[in-house]
Amino acid sequence: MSQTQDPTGAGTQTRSIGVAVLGMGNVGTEVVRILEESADDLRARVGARLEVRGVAVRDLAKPRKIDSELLTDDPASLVARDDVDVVVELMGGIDPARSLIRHALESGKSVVTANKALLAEYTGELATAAATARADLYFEAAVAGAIPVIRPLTQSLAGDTVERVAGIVNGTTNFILSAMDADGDDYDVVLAEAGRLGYAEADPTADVEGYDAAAKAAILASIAFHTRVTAADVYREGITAVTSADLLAARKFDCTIKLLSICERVRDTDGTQRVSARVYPALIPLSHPLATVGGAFNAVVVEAQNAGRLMFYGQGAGGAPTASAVLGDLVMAARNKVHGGRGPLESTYAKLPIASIGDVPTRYYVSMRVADRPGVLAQIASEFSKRSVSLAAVRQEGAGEDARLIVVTHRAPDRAQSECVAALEDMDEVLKVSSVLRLEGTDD
Ligand SMILES: NC(=O)c1ccc[n+]([C@@H]2O[C@H](COP(=O)([O-])OP(=O)(O)OC[C@H]3O[C@@H](n4cnc5c(N)ncnc54)[C@H](O)[C@@H]3O)[C@@H](O)[C@H]2O)c1
Ligand SMILES: N[C@@H](CCO)C(=O)O
Ligand code: NA
Repeated sequence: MSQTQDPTGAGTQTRSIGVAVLGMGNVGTEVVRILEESADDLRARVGARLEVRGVAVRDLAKPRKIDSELLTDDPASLVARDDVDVVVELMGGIDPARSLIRHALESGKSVVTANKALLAEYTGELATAAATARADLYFEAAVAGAIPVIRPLTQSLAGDTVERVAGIVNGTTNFILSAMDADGDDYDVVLAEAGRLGYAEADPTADVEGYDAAAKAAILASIAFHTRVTAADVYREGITAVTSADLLAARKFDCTIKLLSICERVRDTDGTQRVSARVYPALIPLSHPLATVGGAFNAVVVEAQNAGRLMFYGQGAGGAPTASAVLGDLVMAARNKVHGGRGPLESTYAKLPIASIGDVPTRYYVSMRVADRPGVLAQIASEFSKRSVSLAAVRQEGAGEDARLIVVTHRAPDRAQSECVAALEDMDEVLKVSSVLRLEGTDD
């Protein structure tokens, strides 16, 4: 932070805030662009000029739209510079991002990051470093890209009691499922397109296997329920087993399939509260607001005791939208440096236990190939009733060799539902359980 004497005699004025950008990929490139293009507006909003002191990259030789003097392949030295006040971490991954952020915070520099994979493991460590050094740690871009969800949860809803945060928080998988649903597009082609458009992670396994959505669920659940929730606490299934046939079949039940991240305050009959955080592809009715969220768009629905239901919708991925959230945080961090004040601290006072997926009430959709003979339906139904799972709908399709049975259950503990599926898999009359998905967004 450089200061100058105010000519009015009012004392010293902060002239500039030094910014270090780590990583110049999809998001970093856009952050650097906006910093340059909007420099005057940002200065007016912050009360000091945001000056990029350096940008850490892996490949110095790669041509980039930036003064090459600013580039460095030594992020540690950049972070350690005395004239850096705020570090913007956009390289992703755990190491070296974790140690760079920690060092920055420990030396009193504020940090803005979009790194959900890191935060879902190490928010505790980083937030402690920030609190100790009275520095800020901001991460709006880490969940649902441009959409403000972290700030509403930490600040606007700080006086309410959140019951549920559920939504579509991975753009890549929503892009893939939407294309498969609308056009029956091939999975690999759509995934490659998501990468080209800057939505997919460097390793798209994080997207399609649900790790990215699970990291975001951990971050959302931690904030919503004032409890530290890490990625390991989140039950996770990805979309790799979902087929175009599943999407077609879902349509016959007036549903579509979305990868949902669900964070819920689960209340037991004795009043005990636990936190459930889970990610899986689920059928949702076409009439549900999340069913209309297409392409790489994200949406998050928050239910709070007094606010009621709130919905946040917009671009959850892509360089420019994500950079918008990064810049918002950067302005906050810089304003705090210039005018004093602090960003929100981590809040984990509630320390609620984590509910296991088996205890959470869910509904199932099970599609299976069956032997086409009398009594099979009754046998299948009895496996559900034995475990106190009641059936909401049963539909037979095809006949003879192609006979298929689709069963939709009412709500019951997930453990009972999955035990029913295991029992079906053991039945001679069930030739193959071809698809098992949960059903969300219904009251029963
Ligand atoms: N792309 C999105 O839509 C999006 C949205 C929200 C959050 N994020 C998060 O933002 C971060 C960046 O995402 P991205 O899409 O820009 O990724 P990216 O892979 O396009 O960019 C990361 C850049 O960092 C550089 N880098 C990695 N390690 C480095 C190191 N040690 N030193 C210097 N440079 C290094 C890489 O060379 C690459 O250019 C990730 O944490 C990601 O999860 C991305
Ligand atoms: N890969 C992520 C980027 C946004 O966090 C997605 O597809 O949503
Ligand atoms: Na966001």
